[in-house]
Amino acid sequence: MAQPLIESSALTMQQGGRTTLTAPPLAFPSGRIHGLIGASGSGKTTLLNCLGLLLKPTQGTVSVDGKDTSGWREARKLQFWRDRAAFVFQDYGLVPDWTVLQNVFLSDKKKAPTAALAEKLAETLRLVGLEGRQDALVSTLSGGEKQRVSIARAPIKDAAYLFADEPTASLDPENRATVIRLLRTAAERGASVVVATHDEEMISACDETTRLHTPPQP
Ligand SMILES: Nc1ncnc2c1ncn2[C@@H]1O[C@H](COP(=O)(O)OP(=O)(O)OP(=O)(O)O)[C@@H](O)[C@H]1O
Repeated sequence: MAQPLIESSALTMQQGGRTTLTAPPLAFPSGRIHGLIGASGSGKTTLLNCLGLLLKPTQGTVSVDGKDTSGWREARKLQFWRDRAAFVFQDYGLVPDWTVLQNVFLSDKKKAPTAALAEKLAETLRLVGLEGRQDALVSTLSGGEKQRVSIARAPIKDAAYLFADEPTASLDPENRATVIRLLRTAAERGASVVVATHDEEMISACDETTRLHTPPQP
């Protein structure tokens, strides 16, 4: 398969009778960390949602691997979310009454993972500093720990696209460095990594950045 690539034409989003996003044409190639920066309310999360096919822009198109996604039905998008994408979002997207392992493995099945996967899970939990916590319920974790569970999913899924919304917010310096390192590892594996962030350290770890500007309101 060709290298993962997301491209967007000039995008506009209208929500609640307001323009919530105007973005120039952009490309998010494999192997790069692309930062979306700008003031609060400038549309970073909205753009991330459009690129991850969670929101359909009012104007403009998003292409994945050279294919225009405008006409994709839910089943096709589900396939993209399941097979190609990983999301590290502020609300974590975790199942609170599943364990850490179930959330990372994305399964509540009692079936044990294969030996190779079990080894990868253990290594990933070690990388995110959650070794020994695999049986803890996610509802019992701190905000920063939940953040790290959500980021541990990306290498397990071997996601081609990683969308992260403020992945280093609410983390202490050590965990912030861990998360930045994990994002870099994902990019080095060939993923296209897109990060919405205000964090200076995260911004300086990006290969390129796009600054969004709050759309003028009528
Ligand atoms: N569903 C919605 N309906 C109406 N307005 C919305 C909706 N979602 C977001 N907005 C508005 O769109 C604008 C852009 O929001 P967005 O969350 O994308 O900004 P952001 O740059 O990520 O902000 P922050 O840095 O504070 O997270 C904001 O003014 C927000 O209030």
